Amino acid sequence: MLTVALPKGRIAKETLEIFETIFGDTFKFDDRKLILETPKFRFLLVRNQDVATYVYHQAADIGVVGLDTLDEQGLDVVRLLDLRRGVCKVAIGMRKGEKLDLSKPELKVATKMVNITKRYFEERAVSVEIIKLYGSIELAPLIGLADMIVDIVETGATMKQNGLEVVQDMMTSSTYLIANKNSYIAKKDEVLDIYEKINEVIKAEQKK
Ligand SMILES: Nc1ncnc2c1ncn2[C@@H]1O[C@H](COP(=O)(O)OP(=O)(O)OP(=O)(O)O)[C@@H](O)[C@H]1O
Ligand SMILES: O=P(O)(O)OC[C@H]1O[C@H](OP(=O)(O)OP(=O)(O)O)[C@H](O)[C@@H]1O
Repeated sequence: MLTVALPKGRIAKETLEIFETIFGDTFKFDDRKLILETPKFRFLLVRNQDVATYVYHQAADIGVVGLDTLDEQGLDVVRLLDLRRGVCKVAIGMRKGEKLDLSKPELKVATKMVNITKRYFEERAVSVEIIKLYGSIELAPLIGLADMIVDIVETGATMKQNGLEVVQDMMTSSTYLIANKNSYIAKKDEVLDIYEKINEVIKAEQKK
């Protein structure tokens, strides 16, 4: 039996669809329930930022989470497979028409991804003030809370509708299957079995 941590929302939905394709069964959480028990798997529904924590502490053997969140958290888990879903960019956004000028002093950056942002600017020897937000990041430059944001961009619609535009891409992210290091050894057959089955689904999709 493998315990699988899934983040509430789009990634859980897409991952359960993969399991349905593999096993020809229905995998659905009841209403407000956070655990889904099946003969082979126990699925846990957790917050996006908590997936790697569950896996790192072996409360879950495997999990599914965005590369952006993994990089942000830096927890020591095994990155098994790129599921080629949830493809998006982490990018710097500013108000339309504004230019990114890293020589400006005291730049303020609003973001959920404090560590990725800190690393990015440190590597460029630019000192910035990072303002941690938990959502609606695009609002920050509009009301003068920050000069720019670091956030996820997929279609660009959220930035556009809020009068922002991407001035710099920072990284590409997609959804990853991850595993706990001990589980990867102790439950190797089970972990590799599901890895291979998921990989088959992904490879078949790529061929289409
Ligand atoms: N617009 C998007 N397109 C594609 N992938 C996205 C998009 N937004 C987020 N993602 C991916 O899905 C993951 C989860 O995003 P989501 O917005 O559900 O989480 P969150 O805001 O961190 O979670 P919570 O709502 O629990 O705080 C992100 O880390 C990213 O990898
Ligand atoms: O480029 P786009 O296609 O517009 O996608 C980008 C938006 O998607 C994500 O938000 P999400 O919909 O997950 O909402 P939340 O993070 O604010 O909950 C992200 O935080 C951006 O706001």
